[in-house]
Amino acid sequence: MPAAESRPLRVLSGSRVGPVDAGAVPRFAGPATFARLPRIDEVSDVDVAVMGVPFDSGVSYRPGARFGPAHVRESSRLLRPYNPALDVEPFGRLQVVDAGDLAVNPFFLDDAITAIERGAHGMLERADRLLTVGGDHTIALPVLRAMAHRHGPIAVVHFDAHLDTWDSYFGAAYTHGTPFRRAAEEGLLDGSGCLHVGTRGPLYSSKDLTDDVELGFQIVHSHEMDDIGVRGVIERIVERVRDRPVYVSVDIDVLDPAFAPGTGTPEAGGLTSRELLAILRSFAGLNLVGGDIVEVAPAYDHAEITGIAAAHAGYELLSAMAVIGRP
Ligand SMILES: N=C(N)NCCCC(=O)O
Ligand SMILES: [Zn+2]
Ligand SMILES: [Zn+2]
Repeated sequence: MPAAESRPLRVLSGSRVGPVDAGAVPRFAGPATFARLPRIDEVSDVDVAVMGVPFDSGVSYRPGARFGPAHVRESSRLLRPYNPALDVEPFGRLQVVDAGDLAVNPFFLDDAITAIERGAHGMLERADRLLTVGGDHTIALPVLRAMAHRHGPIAVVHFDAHLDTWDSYFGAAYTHGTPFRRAAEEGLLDGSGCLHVGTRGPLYSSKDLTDDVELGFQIVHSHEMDDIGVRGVIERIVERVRDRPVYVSVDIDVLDPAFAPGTGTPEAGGLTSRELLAILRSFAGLNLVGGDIVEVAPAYDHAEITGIAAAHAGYELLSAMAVIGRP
C-alpha cells in the first residue's frame, strides 16, 4: 500500500469519481456527503443524484425530520465501496453524487411543495435516477409528481408502518399522512402496481383500509414477515410490480423502534433492519427509477442507530440500481 500522501484522495473507477478513499483521508475527517461521494459540482456526468430535503412542516406528532439529511450523511461515513451481497461496486458502476439540500420554505407548505417538485424535476434533467433523503413523508408527493412527469404513472413500493393514504389532518390536505392519497388522486400512480410493506398498528377506522384498496394499494402487513419470511415478501412485491417503472419510498418507521428509534411516529412490531436491507437488495431485478428515505428525526436517535439504518437502506437501493445498470 503506498503512503497515504501519494494515493489519490478518491476511489476512482474508469471515469467514475467515487467516495473519498478512507485509506487516504480518515473517514471521520472532512465535511459529510452521502457515503463520502463527490458533490454534484465536482463531476460532469451524473447517473444518480442523492438529494436532501430538509423539511418537516407536515408532521402530525414529533417534529425533527428536517435534520434528517444532515444526520443520514453523518451516519453514512462508514459505507465502503464494495457490496459483497450483490457483488457490485455501486459507485464504480454508476456516477453517484450528493446533490446537497433543497432550500425549502419551512413556513409555507404550499411553497415548499412547489419548490420540491421543481427541484426534483430539475435534478431529473441532469440525473437518470434520484434518491431523496427527507424530511418528512410529505416530500414524496412532489417528488412523485416529477417522477410521473418523466415516466408516466408509476408503481410505488411503500415501506412504512403507516398507510399515508389518509385524507386530511385539521383540514390540511398536504401532510406526512396523506401523500399517497394525493398522488393517487392526481393520477401519478399506476394503481395496479402499488403496495405498502410493513403496515401495522392502530388505524382510525376500518374505512382506512377500504379507502386504501380503492386508491390502488395492496398491503403486506408487518406481521406477515413471520409467516412468509423475507423471500415471501419479495415474491409478493415482484408479483405486483413486475417490469413497471418503480419508485421505492422508505419511511424509516417501517423498522421496529428497536432498529429505528429516531423517528416521529414510531409503532411497535416492525421489521428488523436486516429484513429491510434484504428486501431492498432484491430490487436489483426491478425497473427501479427512484426512491426516498424519509422520517429520520435525529433528536430521538441514539448512537446513530436510525441514521445508520437509513444510510444502509440508501446504499442497498443504490447497489440495486447499479446492478440494473450493468451492461
Ligand atoms: N408518515 C408518517 N411517518 N406518519 C404518518 C402518521 C400519520 C398519523 O399519525 O395519522
Ligand atoms: Zn410515512
Ligand atoms: Zn410512517
